[in-house]
Amino acid sequence: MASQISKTLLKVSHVSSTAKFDTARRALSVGAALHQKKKSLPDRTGKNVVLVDGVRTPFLVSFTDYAKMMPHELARHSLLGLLQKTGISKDVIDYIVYGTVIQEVKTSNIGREAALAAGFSDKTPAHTVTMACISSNQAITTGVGMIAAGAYDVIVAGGVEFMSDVPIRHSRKMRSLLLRLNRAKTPAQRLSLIASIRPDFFAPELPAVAEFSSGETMGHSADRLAAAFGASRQEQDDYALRSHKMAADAQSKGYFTDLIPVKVDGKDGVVDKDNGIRVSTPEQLAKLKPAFIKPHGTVTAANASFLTDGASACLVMSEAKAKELGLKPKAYLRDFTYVAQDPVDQLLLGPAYGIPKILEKAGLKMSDIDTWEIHEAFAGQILANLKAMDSDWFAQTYLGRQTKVGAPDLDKWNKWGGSLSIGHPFAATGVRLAMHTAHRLVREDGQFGVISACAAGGQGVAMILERHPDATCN
Ligand SMILES: CC(=O)SCCNC(=O)CCNC(=O)[C@H](O)C(C)(C)COP(=O)(O)OP(=O)(O)OC[C@H]1O[C@@H](n2cnc3c(N)ncnc32)[C@H](O)[C@@H]1OP(=O)(O)O
Repeated sequence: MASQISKTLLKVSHVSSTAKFDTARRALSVGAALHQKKKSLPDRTGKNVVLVDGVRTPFLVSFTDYAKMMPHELARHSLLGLLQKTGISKDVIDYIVYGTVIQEVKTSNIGREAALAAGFSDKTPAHTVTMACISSNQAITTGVGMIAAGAYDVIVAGGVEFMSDVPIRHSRKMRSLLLRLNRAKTPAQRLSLIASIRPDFFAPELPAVAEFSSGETMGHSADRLAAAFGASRQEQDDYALRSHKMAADAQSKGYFTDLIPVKVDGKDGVVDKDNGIRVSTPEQLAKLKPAFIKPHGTVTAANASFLTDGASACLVMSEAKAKELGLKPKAYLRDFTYVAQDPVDQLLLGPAYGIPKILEKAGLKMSDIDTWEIHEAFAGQILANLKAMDSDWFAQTYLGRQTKVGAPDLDKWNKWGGSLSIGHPFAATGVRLAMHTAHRLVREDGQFGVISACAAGGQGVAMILERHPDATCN
């Protein structure tokens, strides 16, 4: 299937010839076998920052088993799961950084609330970051920065998203009236305000998965992006099916060792599996109606990531500290970069900007990369990014490069599925990408892994992880 997809994508990405691709692929597999001979990347921080380990709750389709929880409870599970998996004491943790996108108003600093709920000392500081779908990447790199600055040694970075319950507000008119009512000094003033209420005051404001500056939903933007890069409906469906097949395969082989079981109050047993992985047929996929641009769009419920609940957490520290604590790290966090571009026409092109930039910064070639873990917001968005990376025109027009960086080898790309199939609890995805990278590097005997993701606001991240000599895939 992977090679079928490779061929499809080859066709759409205008790579000059299949023969050229096959040669490149042969060269890549030789490269992977020789990974230990590749030069290690230099440490940029003076601290050799390592990813010790990480966990995530199973990612569940929203409105399923987690529906009655609160987001900080899910985050609490990820913190407790991390402590249990690593055997580290709470007292050793200097600082907690957590990502979240759609905030529960009562727990806006969700990192702190989750830590208190998990029984951390009230002396352990915690803050919350938000950078849309790359919020837990931001949590990780914030931790790297704190360690590099010498401020702290041991950081927990994570993220949580809970789409089963999002803040729904009164209309602006109603909010204004309620606030003025609160300040009214006399019964007459109150009565006059109440008399001003009109039926339209009761229309609620629902949060949308949409871009504030353009008002466009992510799905609508993905549909336009797919059209702009000529990614057909069939290619998008093929890619989505690949994602589900790869995830189902990895799940059945027990590769998702970052999963921690969650006991949900009032339910028998524990939740221990992602529940959005669904291998269907091309015929079933072809029948689905467009979800955003109707009736001619190509993005459907099956080739889009679905609304998901989930949390993740990982342990980041200096290599020396890990050694002191007797821990066996999984990977070095070698390098990272953030990119930002036009949030209207290039909203979801983060990887096409981030990947060339991080490779150049690290002095690595596409062929040096053994695993790719790239966030799948939409199949059409992935196809557009692959095409952009394989286009001289895109490189010259937008990247200031003479030539394209080229398309990554799809045999090394999201081999355990991705956000389309595993799910995408926005702020929790970054840690999943990091742990899949670390574990795949061991299973696939690789050295370097690249993570990249797009995010609302037209931003993106790219990171390079290098397998640690002590790494295991458990
Ligand atoms: C940077 C970023 O990451 S941006 C990305 C941010 N994320 C988003 O924007 C989320 C995008 N996704 C969504 O908003 C929603 O998942 C939507 C709108 C696409 C779909 O929502 P819903 O319509 O509620 O999906 P639902 O699960 O009901 O599926 C619709 C239909 O497709 C079918 N379907 C969904 N997935 C599959 C699949 N893999 N195979 C076959 N059929 C499927 C369902 O069975 C259902 O069929 P039915 O109507 O006969 O029951």
